Amino acid sequence: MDSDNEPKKSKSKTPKTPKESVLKQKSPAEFFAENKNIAGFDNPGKSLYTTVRELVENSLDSAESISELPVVEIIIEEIGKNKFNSMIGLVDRERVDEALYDDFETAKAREKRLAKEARAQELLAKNASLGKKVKEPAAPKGMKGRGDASFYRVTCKDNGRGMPHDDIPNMFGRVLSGTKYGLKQTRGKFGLGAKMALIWSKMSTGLPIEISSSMRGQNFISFCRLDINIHKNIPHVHLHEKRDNKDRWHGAEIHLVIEGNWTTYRSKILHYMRQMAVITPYAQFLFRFISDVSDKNVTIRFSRRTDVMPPVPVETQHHPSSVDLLLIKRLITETSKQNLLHFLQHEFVNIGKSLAERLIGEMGPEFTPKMAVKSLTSQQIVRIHQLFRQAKFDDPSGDCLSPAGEYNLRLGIIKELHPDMVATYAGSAQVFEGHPFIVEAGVSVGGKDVKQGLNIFRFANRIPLLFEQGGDVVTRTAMKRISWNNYKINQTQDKIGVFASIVSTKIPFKGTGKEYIGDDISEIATAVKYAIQQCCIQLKSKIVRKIQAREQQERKRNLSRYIPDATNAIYDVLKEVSQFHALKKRRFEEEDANVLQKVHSRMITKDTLRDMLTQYVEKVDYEMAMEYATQSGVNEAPKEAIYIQALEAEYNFIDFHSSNFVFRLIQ
Ligand SMILES: Nc1ncnc2c1ncn2[C@@H]1O[C@H](COP(=O)(O)OP(=O)(O)OP(=O)(O)O)[C@@H](O)[C@H]1O
Repeated sequence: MDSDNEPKKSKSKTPKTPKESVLKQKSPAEFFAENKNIAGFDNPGKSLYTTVRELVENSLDSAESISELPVVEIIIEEIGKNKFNSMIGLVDRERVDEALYDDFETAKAREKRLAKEARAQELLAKNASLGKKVKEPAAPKGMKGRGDASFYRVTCKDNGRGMPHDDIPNMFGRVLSGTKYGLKQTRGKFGLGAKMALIWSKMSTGLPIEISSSMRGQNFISFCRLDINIHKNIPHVHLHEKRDNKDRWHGAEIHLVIEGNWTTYRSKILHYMRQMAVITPYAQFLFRFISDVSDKNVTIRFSRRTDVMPPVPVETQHHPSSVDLLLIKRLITETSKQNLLHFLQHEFVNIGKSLAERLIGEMGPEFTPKMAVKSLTSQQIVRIHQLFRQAKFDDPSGDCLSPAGEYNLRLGIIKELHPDMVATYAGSAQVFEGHPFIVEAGVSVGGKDVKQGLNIFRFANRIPLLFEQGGDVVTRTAMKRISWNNYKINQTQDKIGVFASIVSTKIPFKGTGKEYIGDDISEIATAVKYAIQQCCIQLKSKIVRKIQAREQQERKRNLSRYIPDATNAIYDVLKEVSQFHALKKRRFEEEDANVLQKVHSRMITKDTLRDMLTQYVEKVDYEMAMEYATQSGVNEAPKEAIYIQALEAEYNFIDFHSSNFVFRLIQ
């Protein structure tokens, strides 16, 4: 019998008693603590950089929100291990069991390493004496143990709005809480940055954050020392009190101590500050790095170059084409409007009364303008959503946005790069997924500390973007989609600065780290390309004029170069012929005879000839230049934009743009 046909005995054992469920929950704070790289806290060095930028950006948002010209002071103080240990009350201990440590070296290994280093030094000295370029040898591996962390106290002080006393613990101790969630152009958005700095401080040093803050007209300063309960995502307040505010100071001052790495991120932090100064020339920044080793110290003051601040961005409503079902439901819950007509009219942009009525008519018979908006069923909300996706709406205007302005962008570029020439362009508002955005661009050629080739500077909502350059829409556009040759710019030889600043109510950053804007949104990619091209067109005409002026000079130089040889040759011939004439070997008539006579009697010499030729070259050159000028209509030097510094701040203005100038009309 085929055993396969035999019914098999079940091998399964009696089912186990159900295990305890493996389902777990995580708080947002726990999630971000475990995945801190997505918020820009990849390693100690990057964490120091991100902490600085989160604090600086909060300070700028805060000052600008009350139209105060920002004054921001940022101090990074290096704390040695001993000092750090004493701060946390830890007694320094001598090593006893040396072999236990990561950086332990046996005597033999040490001998080998020293010999290798000596050989490297010798080679270095030899190369230096031969005038060869010498590269510093890499720091010996394994000398710095993993545990040799560096600690820094970071302080950021501003003259901004400050914070309401009772809100401070949540603002700094609850992940995903903030005041910038509305539809508005701000640097901050996620309600995460300051909390990430605190989480990092908790993870690396265990020390709390300290916040002092006061709002305008407040007679007290709120002081709060807190850390965060990561498991529960709630602030853990150590001290929260009101202190005297004798000087009526307003603003915020934040202190925290974190692990970092100044050596590896020094240049990134300084670049960030420099670029922030470019895009925010109306702010004053003081940056200091303080260390026990005094020659490591850095103090840089980026002074204010203009008193004119871009207008404060305005909070706006959602565009109907940009909302999803959840958002419509939330707007219905939060609205103060009673009926559907008013809801549509007031909670969205670009829906006027008559369009709202037409939309309601189109929704179907069960919808009426007067129906209570809060009574809408889930299906009815889906219907509204469907119609929003299909109907045609005007694009949102860019009035709620606050671009840096050509004036500021240009000022910043000139101040920081000192280029030979620069062109700027401000595009008009455009739209992606219902969000308005504006692209401004600048292209410069030449300048100080600018390397050959493309130097790209990216800004999003007036934040400099320094990382992930490769995937960014601006980099890719500048490298791949602009034919620099067409504009007489040499992509590899010239020192080209490309600046692009994008502002929007929603910047489509890739990830929460605000590092770069992807290349996949065609509306943004097209606008970036157009803005850069517009700058290139302006530059091209300047470059062409420069080339023509140079060619003209060269032509003159070339002609002048032949004058001595031509003089010699002509004079030799004349002299020879004048001999014939004198000896009457050959007869010459009138004018010719006259000249030959003068050559013979030395009234015409080599010098006379040279002077006359020189005069002639000058004359021809002048005539050719005149002819060129009349043909091309250029009878003066190339025009340069002139910006006149405003004397007073805080007024309204309108900019008139033309390809040759920006004219600011102040009311
Ligand atoms: N220097 C400051 N002055 C005034 N308010 C501040 C300051 N720093 C932080 N805040 C307040 O704390 C809130 C939380 O800041 P946090 O940096 O965590 O998030 P965010 O700036 O809103 O968004 P993002 O995570 O995108 O930076 C801010 O929304 C702001 O209201």
